[in-house]
Amino acid sequence: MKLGKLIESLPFSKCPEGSEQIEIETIEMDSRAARSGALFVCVKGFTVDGHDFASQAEEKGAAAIIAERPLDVSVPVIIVSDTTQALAELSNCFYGEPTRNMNLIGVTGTNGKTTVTYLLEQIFNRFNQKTGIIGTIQMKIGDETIPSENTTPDALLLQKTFHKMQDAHVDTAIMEVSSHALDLGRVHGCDFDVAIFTNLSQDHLDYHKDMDEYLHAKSLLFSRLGNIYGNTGRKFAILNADDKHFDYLKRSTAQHILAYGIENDADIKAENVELAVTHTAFKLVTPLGETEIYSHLIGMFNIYNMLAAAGAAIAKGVPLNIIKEAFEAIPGVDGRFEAVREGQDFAVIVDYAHTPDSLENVLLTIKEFAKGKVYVVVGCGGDRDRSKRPLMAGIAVKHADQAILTSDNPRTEDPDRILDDMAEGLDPAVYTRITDRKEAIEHAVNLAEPNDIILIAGKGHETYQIIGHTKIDFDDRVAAREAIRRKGE
Ligand SMILES: CC(=O)N[C@H]1[C@@H](OP(=O)(O)OP(=O)(O)OC[C@H]2O[C@@H](n3ccc(=O)[nH]c3=O)[C@H](O)[C@@H]2O)O[C@H](CO)[C@@H](O)[C@@H]1O[C@H](C)C(=O)N[C@@H](C)C(=O)N[C@H](CCC(=O)O)C(=O)O
Ligand SMILES: Nc1ncnc2c1ncn2[C@@H]1O[C@H](COP(=O)(O)OP(=O)(O)OP(=O)(O)O)[C@@H](O)[C@H]1O
Ligand SMILES: N[C@H](CCC[C@H](N)C(=O)O)C(=O)O
Ligand SMILES: [Mg+2]
Repeated sequence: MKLGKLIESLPFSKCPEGSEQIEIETIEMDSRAARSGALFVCVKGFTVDGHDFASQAEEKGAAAIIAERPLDVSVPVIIVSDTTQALAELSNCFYGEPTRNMNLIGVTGTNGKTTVTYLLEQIFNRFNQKTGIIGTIQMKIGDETIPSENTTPDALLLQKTFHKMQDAHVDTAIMEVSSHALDLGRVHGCDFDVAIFTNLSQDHLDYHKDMDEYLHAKSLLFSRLGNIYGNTGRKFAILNADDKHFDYLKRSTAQHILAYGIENDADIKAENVELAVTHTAFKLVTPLGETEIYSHLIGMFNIYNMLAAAGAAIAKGVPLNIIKEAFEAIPGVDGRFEAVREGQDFAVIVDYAHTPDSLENVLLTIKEFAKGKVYVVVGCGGDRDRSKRPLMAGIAVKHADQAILTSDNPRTEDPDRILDDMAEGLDPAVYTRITDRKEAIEHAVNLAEPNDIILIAGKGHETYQIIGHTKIDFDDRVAAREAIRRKGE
């Protein structure tokens, strides 16, 4: 694409005289990836400033540069007021506005996003549609999987991925939209057709100043719904009527709303709820009619996830029998309430609960069914919200018979300092502290007797542990399986 054409996507920006005809073959935001024909966009990050790498990009062959200030380089520089926003606009234009004609569903909220996206994948596949997924576990285009670094990638990778999805004839793209992504403009230019809100509780207060700012970031998905290409078809906001932020979110959008809930009045409801250790059953009540659901997903919170997914599917015209089939077929989601079965006479559940609310939900669910003692092995991530640490440890101690506090992903923090934060104010008699996660899991396994349940929380599907800047192989499921085998020897 010609530079002149590409720059038309940036209001009030102009190419330097004579540079309009430069052929742009790729957009890059990392100087190390720059090559001949690249348009390098200098982005100010949290660690370094991309402007400092402009010369390196030039050396690698970049044909032009987008920056917020003049640079000492010999290739054309286009000055904009905000390179992060420009990156989104340029990427969207370069990749042919891929979400304009694609059905795009965005899911936001503190907990349940990944689960809802996998429920929607099942539904739309059964509705004979090809799907794409962007989220925490991975990105997926049909059956092809691509590892993901972020839950919601930066605008460049995002638009590139949508473009690939378009080439692969994806009908419906389903993505998790994190509050970071909304705040940092990563989803700028995405034309969402349906936006789902799961719930809001404490997390990420390292990044957002307070809960109001966190809520505001989440609300951007709804306030911007339908604002991109004008009124191109119906847009729907699927909102949780039982969440205390419902009214705020309802007021934030001018689009159609489908509310779901169990306690409060809603368009999509669950009635006659039956929660069991093996399954969950309820009557799904919708504007299209009613149907009985029998699901393998455990816990009340998963009913909310199913109601949210049902809302989005109904908004897109999926019949109720398909929704029912999908909910009944899905065996579970990787690393979410996943049982480790190695022939042992106690239960081991690996779950991705890494917030106070999700930890409490999952522990209460387990307690409801436990015939023996409940053990929890839990840690908190480093370089993340410090204020959630004592809350999570308090919840672990309150609801489990024995809490074993350990490391999650310490990242660049001292693991013992994270554990100090968790244990603050707790009586040392009520918890065990084992810094090494493998040893902590082994300890719980060795304590367990018949009918006891061990919850290993926080890392779910993750197959690594981040220590410093290094990712080492680590998988809670593998660690548990090995410990169970050793116990049996
Ligand atoms: C805090 C944060 O969001 N950081 C993201 C950010 O990294 P950063 O700001 O540190 O980037 P940087 O290293 O300063 O680099 C700035 C610029 O210089 C460029 N650069 C850098 C070095 C070089 O040699 N040459 C060069 O050009 C970089 O390519 C970049 O364009 O930009 C990176 C590339 O897009 C992201 O991968 C990275 O996410 C990190 C991994 C992260 O942990 N983010 C978390 C906080 C996050 O975003 N989480 C949310 C939600 C989680 C949830 O659902 O609970 C998510 O969506 O993942
Ligand atoms: N609707 C829900 N409400 C509260 N807790 C939930 C809900 N759904 C799932 N959980 C809990 O939260 C954990 C994470 O679920 P999931 O991965 O679906 O959420 P997420 O929003 O994608 O998380 P992340 O922000 O890390 O991407 C689950 O393992 C479970 O313990
Ligand atoms: N997307 C979440 C994942 C947290 C997972 C947990 N294992 C941790 O590392 O804190 C985050 O970046 O806050
Ligand atoms: Mg997720």
